[in-house]
Amino acid sequence: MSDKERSDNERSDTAPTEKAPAEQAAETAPPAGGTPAGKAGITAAKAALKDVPPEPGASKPDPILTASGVRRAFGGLVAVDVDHLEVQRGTITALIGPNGAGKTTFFNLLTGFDRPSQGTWEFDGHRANRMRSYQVARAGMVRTFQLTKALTRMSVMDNMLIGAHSQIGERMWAGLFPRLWKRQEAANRERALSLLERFKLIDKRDDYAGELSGGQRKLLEMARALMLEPKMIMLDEPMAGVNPALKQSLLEHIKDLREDGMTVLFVEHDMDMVHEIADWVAVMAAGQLITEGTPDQISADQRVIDAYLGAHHDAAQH
Ligand SMILES: Nc1ncnc2c1ncn2[C@@H]1O[C@H](COP(=O)(O)OP(=O)(O)OP(=O)(O)O)[C@@H](O)[C@H]1O
Repeated sequence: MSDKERSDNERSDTAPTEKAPAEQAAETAPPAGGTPAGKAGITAAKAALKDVPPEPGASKPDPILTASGVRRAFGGLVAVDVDHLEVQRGTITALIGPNGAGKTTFFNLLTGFDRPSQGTWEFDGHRANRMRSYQVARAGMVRTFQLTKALTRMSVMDNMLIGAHSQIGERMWAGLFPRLWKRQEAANRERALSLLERFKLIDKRDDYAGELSGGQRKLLEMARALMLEPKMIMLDEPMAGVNPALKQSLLEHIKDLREDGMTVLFVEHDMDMVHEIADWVAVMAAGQLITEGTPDQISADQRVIDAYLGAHHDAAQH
């Protein structure tokens, strides 16, 4: 293992407690997102956002996610206070903002890993703000997690299979319907193999996940999330700890998700990456959504520059 890989490996174990949100996933069919697959995906995404004004809370023609009045306070600190946000179906949307802006807390709320002080949101036509994390995943909104220590001690393949399992009731189902269960397991295994192939991790399937480099871990995190066949995938800092050589490959994988008809929402500090892949950018500062727009509109927005400067953040240079 190279020094670079070793240092990459040392990064990712500080993740929030992993509770692999899950649902049973068996089919290998592409995800249902309602958007055209192939190159048409990017064209459709750009066209859908063409007339959307660069203002916070702007309406979108076909939002897959709509959140309203979402607030989360920790004691006296209001970490999230988002009036309105719509995420357009089939797009890659970046959520940016200086450190402590509330991005991760907002992700945790939307995906049922934290409870809001108030607020409602709908995902793909379903009221989701009262759902638990596994129900959110089952509805099709899945987030990636950094690999925890426990998962690094499991093989790459086992990580994938865990990604497909329901958090509740799986023992009961296995006992009641053993044949059905076996068929499900075989389908999960097949799907896992095809995803590992796609993410170029197939040769690593029997290795411990902890032996992967930082970039390979990111690929595994993404592949695991895809076991659930999401309509929307949420990526928290997908480029953190990834060496430059793997960055490009990760970017291509994320673009492929859109081409497959999925919606992508990702938190990222790397503005070059945001420029390269995002169709739309939502900006948070001090818990609030301060503006939205295309990457070009956002880079030129004085509110964004002020927010980063106010937080003494070097991203203002981009
Ligand atoms: N469990 C918690 N208890 C108390 N305060 C919290 C908790 N989680 C987050 N916070 C606070 O809420 C605010 C928003 O944090 P959050 O991690 O969501 O920001 P962020 O935009 O994701 O930041 P970063 O880019 O640094 O990851 C911060 O002030 C943070 O200290």
